[in-house]
Amino acid sequence: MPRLFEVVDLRFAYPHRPPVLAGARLHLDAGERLAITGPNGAGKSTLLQVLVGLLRPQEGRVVAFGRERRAEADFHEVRRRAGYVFQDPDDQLFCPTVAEDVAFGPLNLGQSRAEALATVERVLAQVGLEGFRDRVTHTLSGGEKRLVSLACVLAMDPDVLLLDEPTNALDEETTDRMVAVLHDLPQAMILVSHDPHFRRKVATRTLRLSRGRLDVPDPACRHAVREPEGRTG
Ligand SMILES: Nc1ncnc2c1ncn2[C@@H]1O[C@H](COP(=O)(O)OP(=O)(O)OP(=O)(O)O)[C@@H](O)[C@H]1O
Repeated sequence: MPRLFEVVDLRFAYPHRPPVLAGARLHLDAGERLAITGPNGAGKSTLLQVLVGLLRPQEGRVVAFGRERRAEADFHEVRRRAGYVFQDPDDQLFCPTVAEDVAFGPLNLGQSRAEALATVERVLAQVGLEGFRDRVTHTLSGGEKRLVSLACVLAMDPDVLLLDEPTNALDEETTDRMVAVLHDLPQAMILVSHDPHFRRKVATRTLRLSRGRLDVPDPACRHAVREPEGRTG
């Protein structure tokens, strides 16, 4: 199976700050839905931004779609093929109406207005928002905005989806809807999520980011190390 992403020994620190990533490794193969969990501030969003070249690591390698990516120009293709759904939909949606937001990417890729409108209808149906085309974006609920953000990214026909906390602040019903939508999508995904139920339902594999590294979480390990018996302190 083709490997979509592979990162090796990433080190990344914001200026004048201790490293956020320190030896992080991961890979993503076609058909996988990889969940990333980890404490607040561990660097999960930072990692996604490194994958698409919005941040450049100080050390390590980013290989995407079979090629090592270093320079800004290398990442243009990566950002076209890997659709990034931001943690906050208000960072993604900036047009007056849903149709304009969703059509923005396809029009930029050279689709005609008629083609872009057909894309809008197709992806809104994919996320279960038929009839939302002419809605005013800023009047949508938080859950609807999240689904429209996903539709904007799907409109670019990406090979991979990178989703930063896709169920954050969603109620149970909308979370279930998001789960169903993601399940039906053919794309491989990296999903940052704190929600264990969501991860169990959607992810094929989970890694935990902690102290700058990614490891397989093993809840059993938390109980594996015991104080020696009879220890007096
Ligand atoms: N632009 C920045 N400049 C300096 N420090 C930053 C910047 N962006 C993030 N950080 C810091 O880097 C660390 C990692 O942030 P990041 O947002 O990647 O974590 P996260 O795991 O996604 O957190 P959360 O689960 O809370 O969303 C945090 O300590 C954060 O304060």
